[in-house]
Amino acid sequence: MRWRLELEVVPGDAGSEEEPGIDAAGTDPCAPPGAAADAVPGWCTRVFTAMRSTSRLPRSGAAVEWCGWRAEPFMFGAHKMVVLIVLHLRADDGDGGGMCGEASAADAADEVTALAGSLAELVQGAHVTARSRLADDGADDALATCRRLFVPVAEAEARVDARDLTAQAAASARRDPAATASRGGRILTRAHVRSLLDDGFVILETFVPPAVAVGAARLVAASLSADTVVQAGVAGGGPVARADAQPAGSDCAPQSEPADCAPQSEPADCAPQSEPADCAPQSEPADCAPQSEPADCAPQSEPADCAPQSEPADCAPQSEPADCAPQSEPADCAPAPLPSGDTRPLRWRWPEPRTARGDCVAWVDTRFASHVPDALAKLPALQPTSPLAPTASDVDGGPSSPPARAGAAAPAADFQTVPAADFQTVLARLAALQAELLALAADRALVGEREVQAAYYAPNGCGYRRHTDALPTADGGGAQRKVSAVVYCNGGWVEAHGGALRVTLQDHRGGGTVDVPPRAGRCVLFLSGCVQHEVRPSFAPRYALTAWYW
Ligand SMILES: O=C(O)CCC(=O)C(=O)O
Ligand SMILES: [Fe+2]
Repeated sequence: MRWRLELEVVPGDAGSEEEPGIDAAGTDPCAPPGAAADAVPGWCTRVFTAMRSTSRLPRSGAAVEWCGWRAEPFMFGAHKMVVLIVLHLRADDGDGGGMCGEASAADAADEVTALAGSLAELVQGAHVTARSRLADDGADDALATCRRLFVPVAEAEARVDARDLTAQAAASARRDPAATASRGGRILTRAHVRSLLDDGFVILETFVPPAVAVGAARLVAASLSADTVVQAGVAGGGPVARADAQPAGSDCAPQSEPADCAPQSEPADCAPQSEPADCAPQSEPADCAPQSEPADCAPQSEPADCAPQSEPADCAPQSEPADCAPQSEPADCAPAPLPSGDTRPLRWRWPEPRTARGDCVAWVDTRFASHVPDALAKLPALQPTSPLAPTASDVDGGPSSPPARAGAAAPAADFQTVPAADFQTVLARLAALQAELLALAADRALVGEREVQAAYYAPNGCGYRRHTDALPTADGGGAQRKVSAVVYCNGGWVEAHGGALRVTLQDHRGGGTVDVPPRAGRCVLFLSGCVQHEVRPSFAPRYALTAWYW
């Protein structure tokens, strides 16, 4: 039997003070160029490397797959790491199978925790934050596993028809003020539910009116700009003189489209890019999931489920066939790194190695986001008009906004108030969607948590490599993402802007891909553990609000 663990590891003195990844020139080879030293902490690599030299736990006998790790914000600009692990326990381990090996899984989890704790200088503390048994029968069929999060399709459809869904959704909405505030009526139809459960994903065409989505993006853009203003030392209420401020939004500023990031140079289906071997941080359990091959690439040998035997990088990208050769990402094919520090209203950050994803993100709801109400309250006082900000003419049908260019002069000091209402409407709809999903969920499969992130891609040809948002699981399993909902906030989007969400279809649908342009108001809803997706290189400012539910 297999158990999935998430182990949260907090840096010790040596981990936080000395950056092992930093060379004499002061650059961390794992960090984006110019990134603050703590953006992608070198100590994570050291900890992960040290831990993965243990492939079998001595007491429990469990074999350990070290799938990867991601950095998450911790405090004062520092990061903790979350290590993803799959434990293989013999079926007859522990309590005779009666408790599905719960006791031995707990023992093995303790052993893993102790292993992290033994790296005394680097690690201050570690604990397991999520533990779930991976379905034995669903090992090769992630969709079948994830589908069990919900009642069977026929029953789900019946619930959509019946007052049942409304009543249950209303009941859970009552416990969630954000959902109660949602306007715009029911979200999920029978057809939506069927396609979510049959295909793993569904497109909700008008999740919010396009003008609302664009309004939400204006607030996000303003936040990016405000971050810059605050960084420049002019935080505080009231209009802000911008004479000495950096160009608006420059931290995540649109950059010139580097020639080799032009759409033509991007091989259609060979997006995975080379990753320095020692920069193995993997943002998502995704990299551990079996992947169906991109259509244009010859089959690669992919370790099924990151088998422990795969060495050395467990889940490192496999070598590519010649005509799908990995490309090293051009140095300037990424937004400029964000400054570190805790003073920025929405705490934009660069969360991942630039080879995996090129967006700037900020938590905006629920987890990690207790600062958000305060940040939103500050924002109206910090609104420079910004080249990043979508304008009214971006709303559906309006002329498309040209991608911003490098070196575009910052607009003259000109502050305006961007109301938070549209942004709050999108959050409320995401809360209402959660209430409907809860009404369709199988017993105890969803615990009613969510987190919401704002993401911004500069118009520089960056995207997000193919991944899934979680490992497939069908049960409660702690704080693990189960359903993803991405709401796009980009008015006037045209094909030349790129930036489509490329969804890999399930095997029974042929395993091809579907490209979904990120048009304002559209939402893509999918099962986090089984739908592979990527963001194609984007050549216009691209905004989205993404909710994860579990
Ligand atoms: O923005 C998108 O289209 C998808 C983003 C995504 O895949 C993620 O944040 O995990
Ligand atoms: Fe994703």
